[in-house]
Amino acid sequence: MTGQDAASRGWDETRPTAKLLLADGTLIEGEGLGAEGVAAGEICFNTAMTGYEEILTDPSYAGQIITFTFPHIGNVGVNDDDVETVNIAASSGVRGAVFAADVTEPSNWRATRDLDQWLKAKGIVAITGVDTRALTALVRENGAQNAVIGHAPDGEIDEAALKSELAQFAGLEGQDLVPLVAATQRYGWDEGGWAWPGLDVPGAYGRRPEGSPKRVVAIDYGLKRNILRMLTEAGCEVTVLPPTATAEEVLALDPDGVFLSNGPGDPAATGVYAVPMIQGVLEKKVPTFGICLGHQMLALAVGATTAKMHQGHHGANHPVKDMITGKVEITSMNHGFAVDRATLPDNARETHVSLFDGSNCGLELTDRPAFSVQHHPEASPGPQDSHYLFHRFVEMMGAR
Ligand SMILES: NC(=O)CC[C@H](N)C(=O)O
Repeated sequence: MTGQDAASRGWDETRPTAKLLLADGTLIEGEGLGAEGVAAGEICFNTAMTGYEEILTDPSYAGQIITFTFPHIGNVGVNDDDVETVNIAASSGVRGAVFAADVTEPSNWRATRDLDQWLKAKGIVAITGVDTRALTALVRENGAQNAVIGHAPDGEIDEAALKSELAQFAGLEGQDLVPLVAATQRYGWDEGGWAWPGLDVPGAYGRRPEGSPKRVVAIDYGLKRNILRMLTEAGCEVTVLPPTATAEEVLALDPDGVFLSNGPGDPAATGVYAVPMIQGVLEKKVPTFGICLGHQMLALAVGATTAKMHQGHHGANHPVKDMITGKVEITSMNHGFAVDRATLPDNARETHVSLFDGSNCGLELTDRPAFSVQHHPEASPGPQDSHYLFHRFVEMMGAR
């Protein structure tokens, strides 16, 4: 193999250059990639066959180590266009990555860097040569657990250091990880690309909608870039506010609608400050749409609760049934917590259900113009079946 071949770099091929240690004591050896050092996080597996760059840059993954079940990761390199963090220079907070096959030299006209260099630059510690099928079966059977990866090119990996890093990692439950990845200042997204304060970020992805756009305030809990593109393409002019924005600050912008973004960590912890804002917005009957963490925030705001799932949903082929139309959509998923449907109040009706495990995937309020979904209609990566939800939001604002 080229690129990450140990011998070509003068390393001792007989020694593992990376180790993955799980909280249950499972120790897996492999070849190191990306950043050197030790990093702990909650381990999950993602079953998508494409879109590794979007996955690794999705801020909802902050605090996690991602096992890719698709064996060939890195073959098409990385580029600036497929980044999902809004600020392409920012970190998504992903702690580590686990791959099966060696990463080859990139072979794609869009590639500007190879995955190894990029992981190094992002500070993501990774391991290859892992039996990801066995690891996935373990996580699926025993549930999500904490893990740690150590990477040292000379093979000197101190297992005591791995254990101590693992012991210090608090896990995801009870953790508000939104401040790690969310915007700290208001910014606008429009035709020229980004108005990120103090940063000249290239890339004119946004397009100013034709006619008179709907004015949307998007609350950034760890917003994905493609959500902004989808809102804009559906006819919205988007202003992004930090996660701690109050209802007064949101309403002062007199928005046609409020969007609640995806994001990392335990929704209950973020709900502490997000819920009062959302309740203030709902009180004024401003149309509201939430995705993933935003769905969980809307549920919490109407009095429902969320719970940690066994191993979560992370992939690009999850069937979800729309309970209103009876249609099935194939969706992109990335969540480790779920809304407990038994706790939904009378004014919240369940609109979507996972056909993998029956968990709640959507709700709408019967007395307010508000709805949300657990899956990712913006995809990136994944199927586009659920794009209609962006248009539903625009229609809801139009009907106001
Ligand atoms: N993609 C997301 O918004 C994830 C939401 C939440 N952090 C969860 O794991 O359930």
